[in-house]
Amino acid sequence: MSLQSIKYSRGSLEILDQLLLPVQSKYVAVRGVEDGWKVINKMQVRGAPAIAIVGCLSLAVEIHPEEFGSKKSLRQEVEGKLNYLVSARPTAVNMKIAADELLVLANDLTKDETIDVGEMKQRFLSATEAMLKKDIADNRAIGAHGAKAILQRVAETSGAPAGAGVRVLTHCNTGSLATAGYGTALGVVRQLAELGKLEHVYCTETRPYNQGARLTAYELVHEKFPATLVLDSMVAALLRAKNVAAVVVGADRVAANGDTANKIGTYQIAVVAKHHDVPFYVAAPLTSIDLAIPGGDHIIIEERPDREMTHVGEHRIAAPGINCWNPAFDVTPAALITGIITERGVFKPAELKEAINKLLDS
Ligand SMILES: CSC[C@@H](O)[C@@H](O)C(=O)COP(=O)(O)O
Repeated sequence: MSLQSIKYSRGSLEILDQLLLPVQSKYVAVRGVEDGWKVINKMQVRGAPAIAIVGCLSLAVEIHPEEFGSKKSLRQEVEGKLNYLVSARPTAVNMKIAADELLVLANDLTKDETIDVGEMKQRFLSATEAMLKKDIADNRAIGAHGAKAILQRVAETSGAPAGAGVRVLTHCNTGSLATAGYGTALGVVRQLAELGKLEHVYCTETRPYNQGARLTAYELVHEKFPATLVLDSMVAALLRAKNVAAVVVGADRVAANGDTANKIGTYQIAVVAKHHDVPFYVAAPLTSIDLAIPGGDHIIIEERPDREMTHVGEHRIAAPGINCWNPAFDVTPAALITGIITERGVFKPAELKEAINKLLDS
């Protein structure tokens, strides 16, 4: 069974505290929007899809016991609290897209004269809860599309015998812990394993917060996949030495031209992959794609506290007094990306905008 980062039943939400992993596996209760904002901001829960799901479910647990005098007051509360949740972390777009969709729903339900405030609340709760199932289904589809694309590319470009397994590299954590389950880039790895085609997966440590060493490694060991941890500074040497067939990473926000914000270090892996002619894939649900911005320059990059760089846990590793620059994400230019793997197929960055608009129209 894969790890469960989010436990929800109507009126109750718990998250696996990712600050304590892998040493301690402990769930913490999220009793409403204030708790939701805090666990996202402190990174007790992280990963773009999980941020959006926990944010929205924190609103669901908050409004569940409340009585609303009118549909208008429910709508007002929903709008204010969604805006607040969006402010918890700025780079991942999933929470903003979820908030916009829920607000459209709240507006439609307010106008619908056939339903009362009780029915409006029920429908709103159901829509929020549907995110959990949809995310897992989307991730499974991403896994299937991504594994197929990687295997096809290997068959076309290498002399490897048909049916041979592949070695892949991933960065940060994009697995069950970062989503409702299965994972995005790690879902592709999972699918390769399910097909019997995963020869080996390498995961980076992912400094400074160590999502790779703490969380991805934890998931890979849990799944008993053939896996090896490398430091971020080893990627060039790894690609030179270990016959890696593809890099697959997640995304926090993909701009309309395919430029992709993801965990700091992703950009330099893409540069190194280009140099070694290793295909570089971004795996992301449509809820991570922001067609409203033309390119990566428009993405706000979150800067995190110096302490994440200067300390490991309580232990200081950097010289006291040194200045730090700690951007949590970087933007990989579209030109370095071979394909963007979504639940609806794999797209070249240049095709992305048109393909998604077509999907949305149909
Ligand atoms: C499916 S998770 C995709 C991204 O959110 C992931 O690659 C990432 O960069 C996570 O950053 P984090 O700072 O841990 O939230």
